[in-house]
Amino acid sequence: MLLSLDEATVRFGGRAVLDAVALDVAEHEVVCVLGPSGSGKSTLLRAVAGLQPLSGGRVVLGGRDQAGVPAHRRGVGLMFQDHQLFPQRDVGANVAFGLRMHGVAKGERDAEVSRLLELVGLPGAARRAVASLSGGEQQRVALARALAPRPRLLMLDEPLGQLDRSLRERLVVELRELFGRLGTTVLAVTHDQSEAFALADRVVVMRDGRIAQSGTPLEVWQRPADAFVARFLGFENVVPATVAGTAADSPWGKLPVPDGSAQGRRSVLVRPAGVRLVSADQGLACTVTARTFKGTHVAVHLQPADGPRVEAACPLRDAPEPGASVGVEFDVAETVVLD
Ligand SMILES: Nc1ncnc2c1ncn2[C@@H]1O[C@H](COP(=O)(O)OP(=O)(O)OP(=O)(O)O)[C@@H](O)[C@H]1O
Repeated sequence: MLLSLDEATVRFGGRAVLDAVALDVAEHEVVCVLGPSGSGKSTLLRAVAGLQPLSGGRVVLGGRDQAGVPAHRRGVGLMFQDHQLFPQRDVGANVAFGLRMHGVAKGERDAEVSRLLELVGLPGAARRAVASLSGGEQQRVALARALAPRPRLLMLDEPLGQLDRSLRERLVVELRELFGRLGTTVLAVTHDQSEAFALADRVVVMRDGRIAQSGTPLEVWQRPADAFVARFLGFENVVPATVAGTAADSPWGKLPVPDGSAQGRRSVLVRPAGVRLVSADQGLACTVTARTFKGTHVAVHLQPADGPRVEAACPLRDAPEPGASVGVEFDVAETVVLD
């Protein structure tokens, strides 16, 4: 393991903001830590970087306990949300900053800066003023600067936070390619799920200073560990239910659940794609309360006579109008009993 956190704990005024966290990051792995505001993501990064002392536990980097090792000797690169470029220096001087700190000679530095700028898609930009760059370009310069000293671990804190959506979606694909090509080991934190899912080999979901779930994007998406993770991922259709065999008693009536599901009192998730609209005299009677256009489909919000709302994903052409009465059936293939 390149990085291991072992019972890593940070307390502020008695409150554990990082609560006995265990986390391993393998060489060349890209791990994204995801969680709501205040869940401890930045504190986790700061603890690994050596900017935040631990109240307990250990940070082990490359097999060595980092207790007492100052930030600048840990060999980690950090890139923060507000990318803090030096505004009075040009692009090249910004990228060269870490190299100068490491005493790299000028000729070698210039060559390295050119190579890095090429790598992040800004060839020949070394003499440009930082202020003349767009937000996305500044982000790339910040990335080049973080990569320059060749950190064994690159840590990103909301790396694309300030950028608009379409630029973020493009940059995230570029970053993933770049990290794959360079074999960079990355620990990133974000509160944006789509960013985490697009970037990561592994996603770690945090809640209140603890890890709620860790897995590949597919695993986490298909099997959220619990109702918190499911809701955090944006799934609305989560209800308490009592599971017996392959059926669950829920506020929406009897739901079919997969064979082998955990039994007893649980939370059940039905993905919107598994909510089928049928004629009003079949299934669970609902009224359409709203429709939201989602690009590839329409999210249809449904209110049963009794119980919480249901969200269905409908093809664009046959989404019913608000006010319509419909029946709802639940597809077992999109239903998950949460542990
Ligand atoms: N130096 C500090 N002193 C006291 N409390 C702190 C300190 N730093 C962080 N906290 C608290 O620790 C909790 C976790 O903060 P942290 O910044 O790690 O969360 P986060 O998940 O990164 O949140 P965000 O997504 O909003 O950046 C918060 O409740 C925060 O107020």
